[in-house]
Amino acid sequence: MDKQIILLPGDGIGKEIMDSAKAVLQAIAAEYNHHFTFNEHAIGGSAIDTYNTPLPEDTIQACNNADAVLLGAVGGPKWDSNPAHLRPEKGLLGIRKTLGLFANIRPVKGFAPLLHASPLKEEIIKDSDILIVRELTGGLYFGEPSERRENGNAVVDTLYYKRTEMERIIDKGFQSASIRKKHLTSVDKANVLESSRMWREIVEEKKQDYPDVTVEHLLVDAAAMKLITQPNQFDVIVTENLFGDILSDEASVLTGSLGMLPSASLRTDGVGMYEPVHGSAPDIAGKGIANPLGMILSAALMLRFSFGLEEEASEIERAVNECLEQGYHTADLHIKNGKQVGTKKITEIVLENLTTKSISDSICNMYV
Ligand SMILES: NC(=O)C1=CN([C@@H]2O[C@H](COP(=O)(O)OP(=O)(O)OC[C@H]3O[C@@H](n4cnc5c(N)ncnc54)[C@H](O)[C@@H]3O)[C@@H](O)[C@H]2O)C=CC1
Ligand SMILES: CC(C)CC(=O)C(=O)O
Ligand SMILES: [Mg+2]
Repeated sequence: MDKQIILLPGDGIGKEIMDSAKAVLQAIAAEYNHHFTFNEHAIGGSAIDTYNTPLPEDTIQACNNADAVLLGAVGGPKWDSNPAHLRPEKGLLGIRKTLGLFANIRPVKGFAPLLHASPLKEEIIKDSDILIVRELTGGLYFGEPSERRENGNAVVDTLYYKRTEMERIIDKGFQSASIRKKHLTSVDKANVLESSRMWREIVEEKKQDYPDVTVEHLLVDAAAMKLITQPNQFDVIVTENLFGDILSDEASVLTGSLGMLPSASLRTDGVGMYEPVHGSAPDIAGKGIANPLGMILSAALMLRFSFGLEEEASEIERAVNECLEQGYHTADLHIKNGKQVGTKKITEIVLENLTTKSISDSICNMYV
C-alpha cells in the first residue's frame, strides 16, 4: 500500500515523540511491504518563529493532499504572551477546523502491565475501557467574539454550536456505542447551559435511531467524579469540545500517564489527523525522557482508521504491550521495580518487539 503521510511535530516534546512514531511506521512498512512517504511541515510555535504564522498555507495544502496527518503537540511558554492570532494553539485549532475534523476519538484503555501504575486503586480501574467521543471543531474554542472589553476589565468568549454540528458528533457517539458495549453516556451541563439543553434534546431524538444502545445523561461535574470512582461503568462518552478536552486528561489517570493516550481526529470520509492527547510538555522537553507511546499508539490508530490496516495497527499495540510487560517505562509512569528508560530506548524496545513477536502472535485490538 502506498500512502502519503504528513508529519507535524510542532513544539516541545512533539519532535522527540514524532521521531519514535516515524521509526515504528517505517518498521511496519518494511515488515508488511507498504510504501509510506513522510513529509514534515511546520505548525504551532516553530511555525510562528519561521513563518510568522502558527499555520502556514503550505502546511494546510500539504495536509489537504495527504492520506493522513500525524501531529505531535504545539505550544510553550515562549509564545504564551503572544496575541491570540499568533499563539501556537491557534495553528492546531486552525488545522482541525480547516480539515473538518469534527470527531475526536480518545480511547482510554489501560495496558494490563500498567494496572498498578495509576494512583487509583487497581480494583477501581480494572476492566475499564472507555471511548471518549469529543466534538472538535465547535464550541467555546471557536466562537466569536472572543475578546477583552471595557479597557481590559471585562471579557467575552462565545459558545456557539449549530444543531447539525451537535447531530453529527452525537451520531458518531451512538455509532461507536453500537459496535462496542452499547452504552452511551452523554455529558453536558444542561442544568445551566442552553447549549447543553439543546445537546440533550438531540441525544433524546437520536436514541430512537439506535434502540439497542442504552443512554445515560450525566452532568459534567458528576461525570468528572464518576470517571475516577466508577470508571468501569462507562463505555462510550460523547460530549462537546471543552468538556471532552478536560475529561480526557482526567481519564488518562486510569492508564497510568497522560503520555499513554492516543487520539484520532476524524471526518466522515476517513481522512484523519492522529495526535496524542497530551501537550508539548515544556517542563521535560529536550531531556529525552518523554513518553512516546501515546504518539506511537496514535500512529496505530492512523493505520486502523485511515488505511484500514487492522493487523498492522494491532501489531503496534501488541509490541507496546510487550514492552510494558517486559517492565520498560518512561519516567512519567510510576512502576515499582520497573526498568526506567528514555524516549529513544523505549522506542527501540517497541521496535524490537515488532520484529521478534516473542510472546504471542495474536492480534490484540485495543479499541474496538
Ligand atoms: N494537542 C496539543 O498540541 C496540546 C497542546 N497543549 C499545549 O502544551 C503546552 C503545555 O501544556 P500543559 O498544560 O503543561 O500540558 P501537557 O500535556 O503538555 O503536560 C502536562 C503534564 O504531563 C506531562 N506529560 C505530557 N505528555 C507527556 C509525555 N508524553 N511524556 C511524559 N510526560 C508527559 C508533562 O511533563 C506535564 O507535567 C501548552 O502550551 C498547551 O497549550 C496542551 C494540550 C494539548
Ligand atoms: C491545545 C488545545 C487547543 C487543545 C487541547 O488541549 C486538546 O485538544 O487536547
Ligand atoms: Mg487537551
